[in-house]
Amino acid sequence: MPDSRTLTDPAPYDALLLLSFGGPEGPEDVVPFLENVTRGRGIPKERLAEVGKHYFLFGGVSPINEQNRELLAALREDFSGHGLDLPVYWGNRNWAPYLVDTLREMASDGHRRIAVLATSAYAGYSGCRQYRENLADALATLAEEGLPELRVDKLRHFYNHPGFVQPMIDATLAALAELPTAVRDRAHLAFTTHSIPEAMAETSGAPQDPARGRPGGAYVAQHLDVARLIAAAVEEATGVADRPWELVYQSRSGAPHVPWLEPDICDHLESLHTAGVPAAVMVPIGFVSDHMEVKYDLDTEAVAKAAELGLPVARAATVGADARFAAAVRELLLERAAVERGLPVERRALGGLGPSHDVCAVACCPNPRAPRRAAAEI
Ligand SMILES: CC1=C(CCC(=O)O)c2cc3nc(cc4[nH]c(cc5[nH]c(cc1n2)c(C)c5CCC(=O)O)c(CCC(=O)O)c4C)C(CCC(=O)O)=C3C
Ligand SMILES: [Fe+2]
Repeated sequence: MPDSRTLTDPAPYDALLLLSFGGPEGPEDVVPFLENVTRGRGIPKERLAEVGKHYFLFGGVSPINEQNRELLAALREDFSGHGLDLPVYWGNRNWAPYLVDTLREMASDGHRRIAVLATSAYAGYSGCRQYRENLADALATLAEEGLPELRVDKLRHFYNHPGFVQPMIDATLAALAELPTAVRDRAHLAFTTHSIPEAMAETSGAPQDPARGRPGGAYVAQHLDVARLIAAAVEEATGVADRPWELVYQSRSGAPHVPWLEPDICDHLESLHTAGVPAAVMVPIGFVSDHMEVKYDLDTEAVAKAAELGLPVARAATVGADARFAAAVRELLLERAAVERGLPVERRALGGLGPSHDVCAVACCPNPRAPRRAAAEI
């Protein structure tokens, strides 16, 4: 069976769309950005004011857009270096360049069949269906404007792709090396991801996916699989056997009476300290780049908590624009192109859950509020 690393034909696709979250680029953008993010979501006003402060602390600029520009550049470099002549566009859910504007530009540039990479690695409403709802809305707008019809295919979740996992292994080892030698071998690994409502976690993934039937659904099962992979690779590289690790959460929002995934990273650091653990490495496996959730919630808040406790911590870098990740995106695109052409192809995935499905089912990662139209599903 051909390995997707050796493929070069992008047909039937004529373009790739990098689809991301977006973030403010100056103080005057912060409030309108937060309004875009939270429209119709019942986030308490106090939480919004609090999150606004995080952005103002950084001059009202989220690092996420610059990181996506770097990823775009890495993708273009990887594609041209591998003889793949395919234009790459970028559009966001919550800030300029807005998805609908990018799709309009793609349509007027003559593109009709578009592969989409969403910068969300795992299953779940926020990382999967919500992007497909945004795609459906944008396509409906273009149809109203009388533009030619586009077909969009979302590439499979990449959380267990070697090109995503390997850079995180290296980053974890690099972070461990930052800790004082006296405590390094006894440091715990704290894998972090975005907390989501428990109900959203339970229904994450496809109904036929065995991971969905587990406690916490596919969202938690997929993160645990990645955490296990990294912990095993770190054990092998450092020779430290059975180093403890935990999966913990960050960036909770929503009303306090609604249960979200726990424990929070700050509470976790406190428990580690109380239990006599001498150091920890925070590994943000839930995020693709060092955006605001990482810069504020980990590098500012959790680091301050650790300092208060006197607990040495280090934070592993996210994958960002790593060349191995750019190569993984190319592989995922060419793999899917082969599938669409009816060709057998190897689908690379590490860990125990196997490669994610290509096309989401109608019941995949349901909207917790009300069903809405979504693109790229059966
Ligand atoms: C699973 C997940 C990811 C990871 C996967 C992925 O990467 O996509 C993620 C990423 C991100 N979340 C981000 C920002 C925000 N998320 C919010 C709110 C929420 N996130 C949620 C989930 C997730 N979010 C949920 C369930 C909510 C509650 C409201 C709702 O149901 O939608 C809010 C509202 C205020 C607040 O309460 O925090 C903000 C400002 C940014 C941009 C950061 C920057 O600017 O650099 C990024 C990349
Ligand atoms: Fe979020």
